[in-house]
Amino acid sequence: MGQLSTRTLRSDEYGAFFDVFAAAFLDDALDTARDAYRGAFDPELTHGVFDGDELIGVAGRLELEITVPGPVPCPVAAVTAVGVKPGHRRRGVLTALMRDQLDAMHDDSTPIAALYSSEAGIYGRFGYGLATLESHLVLPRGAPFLSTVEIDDRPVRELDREQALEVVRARYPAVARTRTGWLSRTDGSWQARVLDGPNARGGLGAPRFAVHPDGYAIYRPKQEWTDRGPEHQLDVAELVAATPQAYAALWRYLLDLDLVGSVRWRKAAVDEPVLDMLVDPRAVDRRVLDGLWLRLVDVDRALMSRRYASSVDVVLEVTDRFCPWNAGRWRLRTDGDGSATVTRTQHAGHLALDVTDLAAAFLGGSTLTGLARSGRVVEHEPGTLLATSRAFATDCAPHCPEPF
Ligand SMILES: CC(=O)SCCNC(=O)CCNC(=O)[C@H](O)C(C)(C)COP(=O)(O)OP(=O)(O)OC[C@H]1O[C@@H](n2cnc3c(N)ncnc32)[C@H](O)[C@@H]1OP(=O)(O)O
Repeated sequence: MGQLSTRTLRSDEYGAFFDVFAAAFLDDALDTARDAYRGAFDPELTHGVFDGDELIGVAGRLELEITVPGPVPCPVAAVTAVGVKPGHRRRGVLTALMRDQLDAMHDDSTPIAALYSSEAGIYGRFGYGLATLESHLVLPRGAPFLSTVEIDDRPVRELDREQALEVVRARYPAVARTRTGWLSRTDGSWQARVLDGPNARGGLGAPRFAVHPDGYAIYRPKQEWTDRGPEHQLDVAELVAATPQAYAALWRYLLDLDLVGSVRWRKAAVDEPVLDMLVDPRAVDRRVLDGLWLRLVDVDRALMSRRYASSVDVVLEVTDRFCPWNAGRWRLRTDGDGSATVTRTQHAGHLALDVTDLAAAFLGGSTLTGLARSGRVVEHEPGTLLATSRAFATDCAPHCPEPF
């Protein structure tokens, strides 16, 4: 084994980058997507670890924005394509990548980073906390709604890909602004949403676009002919609606399509409204899974980027093993309008917690009171736990509807 070194990649290293990525994920079929991903490759935002001259580990990131509690989205590094070649593992390659990546984010003042973890035990050691949950829903065809559910009866129409993309790209940002955990999208991320190669399909049909005047759904059908007749499955990629009535209309459209046996959505919110619309709540199969993992790169800038539900003046004593610039005592003061100031202080800590706990509570996914019950947050000053937990609370469960 040669000497390990880390640096950002050059544009002519896309081939080597892709080879590591495909080898790390044990995915031969990825090769058919080699060209499709080329546009998303930003060498300056991709770190690589070399063993001598050989590229053996990679970690990329996208510079996006994420909606956080409050009106202004926050810049986020969306970490992606992390992999180490089999045969080179467990000797610190990922650790070196995370080190350089987080140092780079700190240097360029990116307040938070986010990722989806292939295996859930990997990223806590690097300061990532579980910030959103998501549900995997399966609803049977025709599942009836309560009679009180209002359905916008303007028609849902299927548009072809080009017409639809124009409409959905215009609609998505306005709805995203009203949610927590939704990402801004680049041309590359829109293309990835509707990729249509054999690998992207994974046994499903091409993406279809059901468009309502106040929303849209992107879904893919999977053929299933049984002895009893057709039981096709619809796989929802996203369902975006500006009003509850349009949301209900889009769901009804999907649930009532002929030939369909069930409608599946793998990245729904845990408090997805359709769950409260059903006459029979047991009709839905639901699994709750980990969603987005968040890293507060700089605790002060991250905490000041969101709004808070109530006033609080608290000293947080933060541990952070991987990014020591965050460790220590921070005074968090929130104003009547929900904005916050966060400053270094010598005062005794009221609450002791790890940076992963702050990440878990940052979007309102976990509560600080809940984290205290599991022993992760410790209250030193009586009353501060409840007050701070309430300040972090949000009305809806945060949710990121897309993979990256
Ligand atoms: C955002 C994303 O892209 S997520 C995708 C991540 N990539 C993959 O899952 C592809 C397949 N796996 C891999 O490529 C590699 O195994 C990686 C990237 C997960 C780990 O790379 P390595 O170079 O082996 O990690 P490294 O040697 O730096 O290990 C650091 C620590 O993480 C731990 N670790 C590494 N992989 C895992 C894992 N899958 N689950 C739990 N712990 C892990 C190591 O044991 C080590 O622990 P320690 O600090 O207590 O000793």
